[in-house]
Amino acid sequence: MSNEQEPGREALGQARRVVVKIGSSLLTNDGRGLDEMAIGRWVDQIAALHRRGVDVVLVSSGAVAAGMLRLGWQARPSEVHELQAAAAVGQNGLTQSYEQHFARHDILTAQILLTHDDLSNRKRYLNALSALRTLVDMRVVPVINENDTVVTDEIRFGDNDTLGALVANLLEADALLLLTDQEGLFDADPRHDPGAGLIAEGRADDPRLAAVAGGGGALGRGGMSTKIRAAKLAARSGAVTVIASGRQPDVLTRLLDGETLGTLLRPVHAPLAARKRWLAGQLQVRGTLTLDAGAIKVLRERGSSLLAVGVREVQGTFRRGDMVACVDEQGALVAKGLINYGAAEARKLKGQPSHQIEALLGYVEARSLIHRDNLVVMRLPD
Ligand SMILES: Nc1ncnc2c1ncn2[C@@H]1O[C@H](COP(=O)(O)OP(=O)(O)O)[C@@H](O)[C@H]1O
Ligand SMILES: N[C@@H](CCC(=O)OP(=O)(O)O)C(=O)O
Repeated sequence: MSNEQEPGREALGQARRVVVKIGSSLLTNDGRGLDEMAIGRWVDQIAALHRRGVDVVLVSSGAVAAGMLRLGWQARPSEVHELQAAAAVGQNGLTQSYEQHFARHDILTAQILLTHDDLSNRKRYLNALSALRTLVDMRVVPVINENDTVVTDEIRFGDNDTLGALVANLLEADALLLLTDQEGLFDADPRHDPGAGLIAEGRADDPRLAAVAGGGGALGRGGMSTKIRAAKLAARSGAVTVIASGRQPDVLTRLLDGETLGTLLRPVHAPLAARKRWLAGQLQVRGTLTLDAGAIKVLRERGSSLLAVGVREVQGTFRRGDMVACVDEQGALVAKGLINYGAAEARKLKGQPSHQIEALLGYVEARSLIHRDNLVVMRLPD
């Protein structure tokens, strides 16, 4: 085993705050209930980091899988109400298990169940942030999962990789550690290709990674593709992401000692400001504006607000305050932002100068379609 330090790994050695995500594939020991021994080992490692002064926030899957076992179900249900029921039963077991294991180390845990809405509504997002910060400052280990019992398909994160990344953004964590049932990201899905090789390191935004990442197993949901997306999201607040095997002995403590394990995905750009990051993390886009070349240029080069005059097409059904995507004429994403007008108004305003707004609508909500504070412009590949 190599102790060689790779560029980017030193960030792990200096990490003061980390988000650890444990996937369903691991927690449930391939479907045979919660793997209590393994949970105990991860908790021991987290406790060791905690004693060193590292703040650890845990994002744990496993509610549905644990519930399935308790209810005697053999296969993951596909009906939403059954998934909700399984999650409700299983989450109890999960919480109980973490609480007992952390109690051996005199560490308190707090259960936090989040939904997509909690992080997309700015007020609830700020509430979640202050609650989490308070817990972390009190040296409690928050154990977070999606609130599966109240979500439906349209409003779910679905996989906890994304949730982990958004929590890393929220708390400005130094690292997101995604523990799974593989040694890391391979250049092909190792379930289907035994010759696949481990990728030790890469840039979080490298498009070649998404091309090799496949879907998940029978218990997990996201597979590697959501882990790559999570690394990109985490990079927005400057966090490094590691995808590593939760079955490697002492994986967490070894990673924070700088050991070369798993796949390290580095952020390559300076972190976005907190508000822009929140905007960039929004997953639900309600409409699309096609911009002309002039508008794209001022957005990219001057960070200007988006004026209606630069909009060619308006698609979708959205209301004032909703998130819309701005694309170029080829459909490539240029920016995302919160729009000041609903879809019907935006259609009337497209291509028109701002001084015409009153004549066209009878009122002026704002001079711009999207104010620059509510706009995040995508970075161009280097
Ligand atoms: N390129 C790849 N490298 C490694 N694993 C991959 C790759 N593509 C797909 N996978 C699959 O992703 C699975 C892990 O994702 P998932 O089942 O969602 O687990 P978790 O519950 O830990 O998130 C692995 O078991 C593996 O089969
Ligand atoms: N919230 C769900 C977890 C969703 C899920 O399976 O996520 P993942 O382990 O990231 O593939 C649960 O607790 O069962």
